[in-house]
Amino acid sequence: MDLATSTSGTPTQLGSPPTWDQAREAARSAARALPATTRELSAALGHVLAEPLTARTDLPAFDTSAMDGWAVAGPGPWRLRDGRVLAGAQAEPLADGTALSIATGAQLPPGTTAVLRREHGQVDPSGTALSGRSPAPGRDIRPRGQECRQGQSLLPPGTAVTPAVLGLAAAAGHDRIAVHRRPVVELLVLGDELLDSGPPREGRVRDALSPLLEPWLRCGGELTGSRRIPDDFDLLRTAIAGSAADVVVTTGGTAAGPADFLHRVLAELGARFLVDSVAVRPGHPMLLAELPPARDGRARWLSGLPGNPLAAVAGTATLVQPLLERLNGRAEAEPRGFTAAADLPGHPRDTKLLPVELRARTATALPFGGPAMLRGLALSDGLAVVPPGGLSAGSAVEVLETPRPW
Ligand SMILES: Nc1nc2c(c(=O)[nH]1)N[C@H]1C(S)=C(S)[C@@H](COP(=O)(O)OP(=O)(O)OC[C@H]3O[C@@H](n4cnc5c(N)ncnc54)[C@H](O)[C@@H]3O)O[C@H]1N2
Ligand code: MOO
Repeated sequence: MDLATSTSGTPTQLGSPPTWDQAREAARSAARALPATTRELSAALGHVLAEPLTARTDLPAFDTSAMDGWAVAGPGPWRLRDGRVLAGAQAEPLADGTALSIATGAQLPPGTTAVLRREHGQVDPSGTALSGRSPAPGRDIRPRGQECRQGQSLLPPGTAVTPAVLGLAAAAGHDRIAVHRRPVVELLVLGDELLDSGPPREGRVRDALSPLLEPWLRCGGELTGSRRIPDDFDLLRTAIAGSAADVVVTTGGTAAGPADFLHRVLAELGARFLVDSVAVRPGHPMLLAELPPARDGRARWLSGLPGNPLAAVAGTATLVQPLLERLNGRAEAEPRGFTAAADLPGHPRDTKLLPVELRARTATALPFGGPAMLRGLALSDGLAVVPPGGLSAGSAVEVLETPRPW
């Protein structure tokens, strides 16, 4: 969907801006997944599967003891064979009426009918006979293929590679897995008024967005750079034109103030506006544009986030996150549904993104959720998507959970 106010050049404000849903959809459909590549498991965390994860083996790969005790063949009492079988070892077949000491995870000797747990058996003083209540056949055995069969698909493409996925891939016999290339992201923070340390002074404020957005962007891409750009048309144009990133994210400079150059720079570079202002509070000046391709032909995008900190977060959740998820090849997640614990205040015409606390599937608005504030966000579990007019207590509400690094 092209919500552009013009296909290139200076955007002209035509009619009302897109709704929040339209803007998110435009960001989702702006790109396709980046190409697949194979990576060592140790380098695959945070990527997304480009192919199904297929079992290279039955799991368990062999009949296994689920307990420490004895592998037994047939009903007891049993003749106790010398020795034992530990995890990682193999033993000779077990004759009917005999037992062999076995450890959890050890491969069962052929002929085993059940495992007798250590606490359920007694060895006679001679050490040659074992007694105890006969376990039902199959008891405390993890049979070969219980979890999966070789060749079976365990996870679909589009699955995010979490620590659990890495563990499963290793258990299923993989050394490398096929994942999508992650988008390269660069953050450009605009504003001559920003300080890098200490409290605000002399009309200047601390840069709150580099510390906030850098780790967030790292969750969705390879953040190669984060730079402060002075409020200067040429410097901004050079920084954007020269960026090798797939996605350039800027903060500040989206409005029409005396030092807000972003629209003019994008127009001059021949960018195509996909979204230019959204009917959402905070963050309505947020934008998404397709930049001219890189020298090697790669497509490139730029998302302009408003400078007010919560507005920048709203823009990240609305435009940047969906775009990065698409480039990463991630399957679209089901919306996270909650119930409003109390009334959630809305804007008369626009969607409102409201920091909320989540408890027992309910969402409660937090104070200090103004566009220039971060106090509510820092206490929150996510941003509630409140439609125009607000929601009354008990209504269903979608909540965007902000990503957390591992
Ligand atoms: N005449 C109008 N003025 C403004 C409008 C409007 O519609 N008409 N919209 C307002 C809204 S809403 C927003 S949001 C801001 C967007 O402004 P910009 O994206 O151009 O951002 P700046 O002007 O550069 O900064 C706004 C504000 O945020 C502070 N800021 C910027 N960067 C940071 C940072 N890294 N860390 C902390 N704070 C930051 C900056 O100091 C300003 O206070 O425009 C409104 N104006
Ligand atoms: O869109 Mo602005 O963030 O409300 O101040």
